[in-house]
Amino acid sequence: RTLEVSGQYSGPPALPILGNGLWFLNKQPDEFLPIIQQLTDKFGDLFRFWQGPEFTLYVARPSMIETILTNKHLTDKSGEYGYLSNWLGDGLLLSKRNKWHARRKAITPAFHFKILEQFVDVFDRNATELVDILGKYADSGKSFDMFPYVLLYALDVICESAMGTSVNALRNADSEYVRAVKEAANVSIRRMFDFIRRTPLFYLTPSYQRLRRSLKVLHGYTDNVIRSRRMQLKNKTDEARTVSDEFGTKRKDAFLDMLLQTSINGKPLTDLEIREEVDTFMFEGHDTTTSAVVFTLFNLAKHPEVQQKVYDEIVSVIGKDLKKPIELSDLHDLSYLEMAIKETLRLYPSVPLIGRRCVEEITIEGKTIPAGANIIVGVFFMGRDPNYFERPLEFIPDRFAGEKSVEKFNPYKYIPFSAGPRNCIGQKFALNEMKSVISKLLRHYEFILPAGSTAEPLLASELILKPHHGVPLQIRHRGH
Ligand code: HEM
Repeated sequence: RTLEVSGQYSGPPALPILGNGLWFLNKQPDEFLPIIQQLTDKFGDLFRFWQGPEFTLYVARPSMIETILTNKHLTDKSGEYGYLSNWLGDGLLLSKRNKWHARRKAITPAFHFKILEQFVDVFDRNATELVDILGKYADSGKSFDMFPYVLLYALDVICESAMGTSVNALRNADSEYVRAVKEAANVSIRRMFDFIRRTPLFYLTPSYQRLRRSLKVLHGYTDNVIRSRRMQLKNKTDEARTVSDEFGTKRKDAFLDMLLQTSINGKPLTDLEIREEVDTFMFEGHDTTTSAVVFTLFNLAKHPEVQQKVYDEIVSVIGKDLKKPIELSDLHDLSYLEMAIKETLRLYPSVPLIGRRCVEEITIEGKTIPAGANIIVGVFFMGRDPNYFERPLEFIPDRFAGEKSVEKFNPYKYIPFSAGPRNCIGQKFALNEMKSVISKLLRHYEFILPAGSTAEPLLASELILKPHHGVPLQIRHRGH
């Protein structure tokens, strides 16, 4: 049936059995988007190709994407996501149909905006650490790559928010836990782009051994925190819930505490289910935010007039006292900064491609999508398409201003957080976190592109879009 309907789509010629799989053989992460760009130039915003025997549809047409992202037969993830399952199990990102639906419903209240308020202090405290650590670069004027520093900040934030514990990554970048997160993410994602590692031969490689060791550390850590918090919860006394424990617990309620009190059909979540969700937050919640923060700082450095406008807004909302902690209401008021972040996510969406698998044949706009087909949604390419955005390669935050915001005009052409029932559950959390850390950094430092480096960073697309060689920037103390 798949072969029968494949004729409805244009696409490159494919070899028997291998299909177009050779294109993706042992490719580097910076080669992937250019391949899709070439195919888009030739076949437009809808085409098919074969990854070995797997039929794959590429779609970057907003009207079709609306149907795809809202259709209940299309909530399953495509095969590539499976390489994360050793780590994330059936957590929200990977789980399927009824299991996903029940868990999403149960977990959604934990992301209510009222609850998110308690993380504002976590963002602010860790951003103060980051500012402190970067001080040496402002003193020396040397250019440096922002990415690894923001990554450690984001790890500290998500760890404290998800588990209520402090790994202190910014001060202890080489800790076992931090190394394990990086290793597990690296190996799992690299598998998607490597022919050998996609086969069971992977289990014979040193990469698998490294993944196993990392997962032992990560799962062990989460299991221990869950056990300890469950015990405290049993004791029920407030004191037991707030005192620092062996993991350096700082706050009353992390996502994990809420999960411990969550049930599905009257049954509390098991330790394994909680671990899967917490690990999913750890994975989804650090690289994504890091990339978005770093690309925003790059755009602000490249466009000093926009940076000045963002800075003026920050001063008018928070004032000039560098010690004043930021509050939730301040974050809401930083609307121009939010526009700059949203415009950055249009050009540099942290998740550049979204994958789905079709479980039952459906027809969209007269085209048949067969059961078993993989679908790739071209988030990155829609954001840069001149049919949808005027002067698409220019950084113009005002596109997102008020009533004429491009978001309102056709929401499905701008989907950095995906859309529909399986969109990003952490979107509000992430926006608040990004506004908090960027405003803190800008209160202290001016961001400058090193001389001669105005070009766009080389982009690497793994599951997450990243600058392949980092983003070198200079910072200067703001004179007060
Ligand atoms: C700039 C930051 C972020 C961006 C751009 C982003 C983007 C996305 C996108 C595009 C998806 C859909 C993926 C897919 O369908 O395959 C997603 C899902 C998800 N995100 Fe985020 N994300 C961000 C931050 C976060 C944070 C901070 C958290 C956790 C606190 C988080 C938790 C999740 C979860 C759990 C899912 C799976 C939801 C489900 O399938 O029900 N994300 N995110």
